[in-house]
Amino acid sequence: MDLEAIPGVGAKTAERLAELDDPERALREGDVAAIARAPGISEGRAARIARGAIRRDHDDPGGFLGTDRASELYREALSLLQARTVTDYAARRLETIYPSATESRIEEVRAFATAAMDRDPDPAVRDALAGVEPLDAPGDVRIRDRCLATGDAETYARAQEAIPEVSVELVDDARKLSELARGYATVIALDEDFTGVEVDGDVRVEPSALENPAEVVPERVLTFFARNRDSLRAAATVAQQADIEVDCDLDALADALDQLDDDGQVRGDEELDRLTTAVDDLDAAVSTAESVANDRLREAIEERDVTIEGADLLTLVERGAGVDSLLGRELADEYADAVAAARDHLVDALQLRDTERIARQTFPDEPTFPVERDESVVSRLREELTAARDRRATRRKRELAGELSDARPAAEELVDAALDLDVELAIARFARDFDCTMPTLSADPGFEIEGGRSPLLDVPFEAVEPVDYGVDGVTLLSGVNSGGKTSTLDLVALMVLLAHMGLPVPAAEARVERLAELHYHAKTQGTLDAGAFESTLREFGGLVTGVGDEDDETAASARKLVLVDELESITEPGASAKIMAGILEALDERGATAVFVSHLAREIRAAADFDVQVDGIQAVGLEDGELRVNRSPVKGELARSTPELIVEKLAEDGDEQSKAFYRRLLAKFE
Ligand SMILES: Nc1ncnc2c1ncn2[C@@H]1O[C@H](COP(=O)(O)OP(=O)(O)OP(=O)(O)O)[C@@H](O)[C@H]1O
Repeated sequence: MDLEAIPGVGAKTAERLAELDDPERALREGDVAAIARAPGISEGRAARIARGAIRRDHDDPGGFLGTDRASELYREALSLLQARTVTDYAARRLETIYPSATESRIEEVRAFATAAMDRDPDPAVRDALAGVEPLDAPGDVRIRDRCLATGDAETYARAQEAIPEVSVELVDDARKLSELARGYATVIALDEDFTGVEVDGDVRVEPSALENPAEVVPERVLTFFARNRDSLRAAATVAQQADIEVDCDLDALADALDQLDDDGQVRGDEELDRLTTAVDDLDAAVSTAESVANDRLREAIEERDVTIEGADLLTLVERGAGVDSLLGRELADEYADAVAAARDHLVDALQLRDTERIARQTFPDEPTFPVERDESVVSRLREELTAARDRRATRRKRELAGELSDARPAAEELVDAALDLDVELAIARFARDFDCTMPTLSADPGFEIEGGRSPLLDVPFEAVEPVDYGVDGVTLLSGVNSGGKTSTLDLVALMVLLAHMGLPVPAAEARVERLAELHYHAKTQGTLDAGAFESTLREFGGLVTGVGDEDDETAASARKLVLVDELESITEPGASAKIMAGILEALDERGATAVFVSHLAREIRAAADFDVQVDGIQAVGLEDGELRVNRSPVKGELARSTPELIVEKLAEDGDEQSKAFYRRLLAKFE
């Protein structure tokens, strides 16, 4: 795969991505977490790269988000979804879902989201997901008791590549091989030529070793499973709870994981435990055995009256014999009993089997007092036990690694399935929390929303009133102060963004025109200075000339939705009404769909040379000094302003004289 072909990936980034284990997979699957593991690639950048790879696959020119406000709303929509994930992975993965103009991309996500909406966001699955993390392939395993040996430069390079955990040594003769055998517990010679070479030590000739790395370094697969044990167990629980189909024998996996401890050592093997404990407890057991013998002997001596003939005593003294000879002569049986007890203790305490014969030699047959261990026997015993322990550990490691290495792809799939489920469940929760439906995307111009409820409002979602609104063509949206004009634009933009992301929308029903770009201009804070005003006008100039190209071939790609909030605030009211009228005329000529929120609808309509559609968010009355508003814009109705409503209310109350005054005022509004 040519990484530089991905939009936004240059030579340097391509080099960094190439350092990943499997960059193609990560990019193909939009695995943002894996991409972010490349050196110097942040998560934000990884998400952009993943989106770039998707765009390339779908021939998507990008650029749907035409303005800052459009981008801001996209991020807000994404945050609503991300807040419903459990794993970081799923949150990052969601960032690969972006608004696109390309049908194949939208359809891809729609299919995924439609299936996701059928998922049951079960709290038990959610809890289990908390423990699932992407699998970590440990790259830091170093094995120092084994080495590979070859006389061939090419095999040397292949060996370094295939089994980086052990060192690879170049050897050209038996002498070199035997030197290696002195430094390493095991040497694996890779060349057939070494067959039959007589060398001391554990030297094996295994020309096919590179094809079976798990046999050379069972630690590789064991460390992988040990490090990822928690995540694998959690993923297995997710699969069971959510009843998802995985090609993995979950019971066998659980059994195998139970046999591993945190650092990849085999546990739960009785024989290995016995040998390990014997090595660890050897010194202590020998000391106790010594005490057993001495205590017995001391007791026996204390209890005995030793009678010795004077002549015998003389002979012994003349021969220079010590008290030991006396012991041998007088207390031979007691000594034998004491030593037998010590030997039994040692054998029993350490549960010795194969090494019992050696262990029994730890205490000498010749009587001495106090009884003392033979250090050279203890050392031999230690060596034998250590070697037996290591042999057992290696054998069990190989066996377990053999079982597990076949299970690795299934285990990886299991975790992937759990993590992907988290993405699906986030979409399912989003759809449930905000009463969503799948929108219709069509070539018909404009949009039509029924019962749309924005989750981005500053009121709890339950309190959001549903909005019906449809626009086809160029429209002015008027309305009372704080009636919900900006909120309506936000709602339309959100529907358009979610629909083009391939996701469900918070509405009872929605149809959206398939667009190439969304241009949403937020309200400007205050009048602009001359420079800023000029650049804003230029921006609109560029926008207007780029909309709805009449050329058939480019018409679809030029479809833009233009949403503008109170552009009048950029300059003085008279001028801005004229400017807005001009922009609307140009957009109308190009067959664009646009919604302009404005308090100057009347003035703009008067200045425009075509019949501008004006919709209104109406107040339905005043209640305790508060406006009651119909949040759904009424088509073709210029909304009455708040002052007009108040004057109207005053014109109906009070005495005749004041009523007459307010009626006069009211007439001015018509
Ligand atoms: N559909 C709705 N359901 C419930 N509350 C809403 C809805 N739409 C708007 N509101 C409430 O009305 C407030 C004002 O809305 P918004 O800012 O959109 O009005 P506006 O007409 O743009 O105001 P302005 O005249 O100041 O520009 C919102 O902050 C929100 O609390």
